[in-house]
Amino acid sequence: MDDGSYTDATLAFSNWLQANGTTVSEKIDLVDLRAQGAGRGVVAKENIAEDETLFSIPRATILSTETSSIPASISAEVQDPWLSLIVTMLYEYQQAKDSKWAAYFDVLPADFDSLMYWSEAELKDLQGSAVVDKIGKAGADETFQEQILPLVYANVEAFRAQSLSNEQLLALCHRMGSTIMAYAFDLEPAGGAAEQSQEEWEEDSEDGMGAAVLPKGMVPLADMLNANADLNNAKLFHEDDAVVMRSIKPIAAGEQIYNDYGSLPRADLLRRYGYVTDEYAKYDVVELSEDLISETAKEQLRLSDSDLSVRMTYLDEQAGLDSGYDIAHPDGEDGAFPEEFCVLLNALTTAAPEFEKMQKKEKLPKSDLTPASLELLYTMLLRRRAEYGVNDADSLRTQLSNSENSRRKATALQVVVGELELLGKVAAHVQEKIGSGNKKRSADTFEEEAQEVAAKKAKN
Ligand SMILES: C[S@@+](CC[C@H](N)C(=O)[O-])C[C@H]1O[C@@H](n2cnc3c(N)ncnc32)[C@H](O)[C@@H]1O
Repeated sequence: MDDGSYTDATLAFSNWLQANGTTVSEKIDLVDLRAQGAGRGVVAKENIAEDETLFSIPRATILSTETSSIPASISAEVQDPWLSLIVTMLYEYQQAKDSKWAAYFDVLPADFDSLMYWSEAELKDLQGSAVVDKIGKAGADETFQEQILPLVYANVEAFRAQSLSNEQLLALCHRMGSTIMAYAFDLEPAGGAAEQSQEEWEEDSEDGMGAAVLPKGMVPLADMLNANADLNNAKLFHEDDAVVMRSIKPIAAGEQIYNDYGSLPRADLLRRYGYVTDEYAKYDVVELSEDLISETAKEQLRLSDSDLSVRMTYLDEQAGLDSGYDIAHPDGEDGAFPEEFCVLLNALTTAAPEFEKMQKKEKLPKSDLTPASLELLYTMLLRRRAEYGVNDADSLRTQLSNSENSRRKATALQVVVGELELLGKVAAHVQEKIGSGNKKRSADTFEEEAQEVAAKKAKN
């Protein structure tokens, strides 16, 4: 969009907010931050004290299934809060200038860098990261085809969709879904808790699996705040008639006003919001899948299929197994390894007679990792490292400094380098716990040994 129309759209949106009962502090401004790669954002024009109201938006101005003019006979067909908002937005968007929210749609994005929009070739730059399997495009396509498109076709006039092809409709569903993923809020009911829930921003993948029960809404202006994990200085509060954005610390003139997207690893930031920043590096994780855990345990501990299955089933019954476990920064708040993962490792490495005793008493091992579990874990880390391919973090870091990289390539490299650095750090942490003088390793460094594992895997 050229600068003129971008500024016109911002101005029209600000006028629209005012015409629709929004009060905005004189101390803030909606500005163009495209030069910083951050779209629009809100900045302080003057010093702001803690707990000042930055703006207040009447509930009627929020775009939701409840406030929309979508016929109740249509919206009643969709129960899921996520899909319900997609259908509602589709309806309002199709009303074009006749929609109450037309000026709002003009400042919402039409293009996205979130992973749903990446090509297969672009996704290759994320090789190894578990995020690639979490995009959920096929699931979203199926949900849209099965639940939204038939509803639109059955009400084609109401949706003003006579001239839209199947493909165009599907693309619009994705566009609305991706907008919700990066912009929507969970709406607390009037008369409910005064404060926003912990997870204010949309949580789930586009297929709506596991969607929260609270209705979702698009909150104009509140969603123009960018996010920063370290510099978060504002928060949305849900009051009876309005939602109110307040400062949560003093903000100096010229500073950007930031919301918070929660403790998201950069891979998830990229998946849902289409950008990454270093402040979120501390939340990076590397996932070890249940398959990798089972395969490694089977080989290293020489467990038969049935031995492994007995142990995994027992663990699942006693504690519940996850499809994968996130390894985090060792110096982070919760340490590197989730407790239930440590229990799983210890259960896998317990000698058979003791395991049987444990089963009889319906007990689980403690979570302090035993020497055998640490060795098993180290092998898992090597294999996990091998899944990222042969590039080491240093060579990827060099690629990262190439100014010719597209924005998507640069963000993918940041994610992968972050995960590789984390793996190296965790491997060193495990090696330190194992101590020197133990098992002789086949290579001097974790990286070299992982390259051997990768080469062996490529051969087989
Ligand atoms: C809720 S919107 C914020 C408003 C957005 N900048 C706009 O112009 O519409 C979320 C989107 O803003 C962008 N964003 C948020 N925080 C950012 C940041 N710290 N740096 C760069 N882009 C950011 C991302 O594109 C994200 O998907």
